[in-house]
Amino acid sequence: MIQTQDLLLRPSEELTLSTRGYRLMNKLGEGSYAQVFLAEFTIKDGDDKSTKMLACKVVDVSKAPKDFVKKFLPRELDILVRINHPHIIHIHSIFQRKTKYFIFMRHAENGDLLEFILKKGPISEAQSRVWMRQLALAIQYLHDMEIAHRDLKCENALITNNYNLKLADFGFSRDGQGRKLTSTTYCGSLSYAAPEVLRGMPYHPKIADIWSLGVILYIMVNKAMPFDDTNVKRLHEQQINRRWKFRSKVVDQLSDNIKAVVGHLMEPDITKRWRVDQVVTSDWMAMDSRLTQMTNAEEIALAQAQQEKQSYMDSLNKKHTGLDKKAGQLSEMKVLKTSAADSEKAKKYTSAETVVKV
Ligand SMILES: Nc1ncnc2c1ncn2[C@@H]1O[C@H](COP(=O)(O)OP(=O)(O)OP(=O)(O)O)[C@@H](O)[C@H]1O
Repeated sequence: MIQTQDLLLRPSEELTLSTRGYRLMNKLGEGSYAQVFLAEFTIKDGDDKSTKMLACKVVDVSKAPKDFVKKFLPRELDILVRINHPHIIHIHSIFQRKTKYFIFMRHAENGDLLEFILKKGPISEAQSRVWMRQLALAIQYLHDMEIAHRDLKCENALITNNYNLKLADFGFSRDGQGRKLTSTTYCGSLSYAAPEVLRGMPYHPKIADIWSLGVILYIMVNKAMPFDDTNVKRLHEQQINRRWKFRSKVVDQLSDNIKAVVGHLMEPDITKRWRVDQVVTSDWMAMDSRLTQMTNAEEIALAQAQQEKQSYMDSLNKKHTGLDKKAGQLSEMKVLKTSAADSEKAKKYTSAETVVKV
């Protein structure tokens, strides 16, 4: 029986994974209801054998609250099988065995952005621009697919061995079809939460994502949080009164353009807060001429977002027709089952192997 620190894998689970070529190794990190492990994937082709390293997020639903199991996990899996973008962590395959889900994905060798900043110090303006653009394009793609991330934070931005940033963790994401969400549905981190979210009023999740993007940019260049979040009321007051400033250590090294961008993103008035497209086309981005044009992969992904959104919405509409309210609650599980059972349809939405029950 493998004991990878906290995770106990039963021999049968180990065997099931190993027959498919996967082996879990040391722990890379953990979140609220999941542990993430380094994993080895071996492909055999006759006598040839090749191995590649992946990360595997293991979610044990027997240890998670009902809300998470019924609501957030199905949403995360549903979203994971639909997305495919150069700046979003690539999902390799997803397996479900009894109470455990194994989400195999690309391994980000340089860990998450928070770890990176804590280890290496504040990120230079030039590097922040590159990473902000990658993050903004990932969010633009999601928003175009009517998906709001809702938990944007440094821990969910992963850094690869080539120093590219990839967005991860769709545990709290949901479609943002103009639906308004109340504070009870907010589960992200306080420090990154927009003022309208803290107020507990209905809010637009896509616009709230942009605030979090501003907090991430602030943290990148300052290696500090913009606000003191020990008291929610005080935090909200600081946010709406724009009571934040760049650290004296970095303020003189930063351009006026980046300072303006942070201000436009951490804008308490949602009617004035920038939309994600404005970050991509900002004067700050244009300071690096390499960043003014989209790569082929970025353009293709964006074009696909619109197409995918349409076919996905059509398929959901079909599925939901005739369902009563009670059945509607179960439909989130059905989406998962459908994508596992109907691999043809699922393939349209994903580059991953999709959810396979083993
Ligand atoms: N692909 C990966 N490569 C390297 N490290 C990773 C990878 N995926 C996750 N991690 C590490 O594991 C941590 C937890 O992962 P993740 O955020 O997906 O878990 P979670 O339970 O969904 O977290 P949360 O409680 O924030 O929702 C990350 O912050 C990161 O440090």
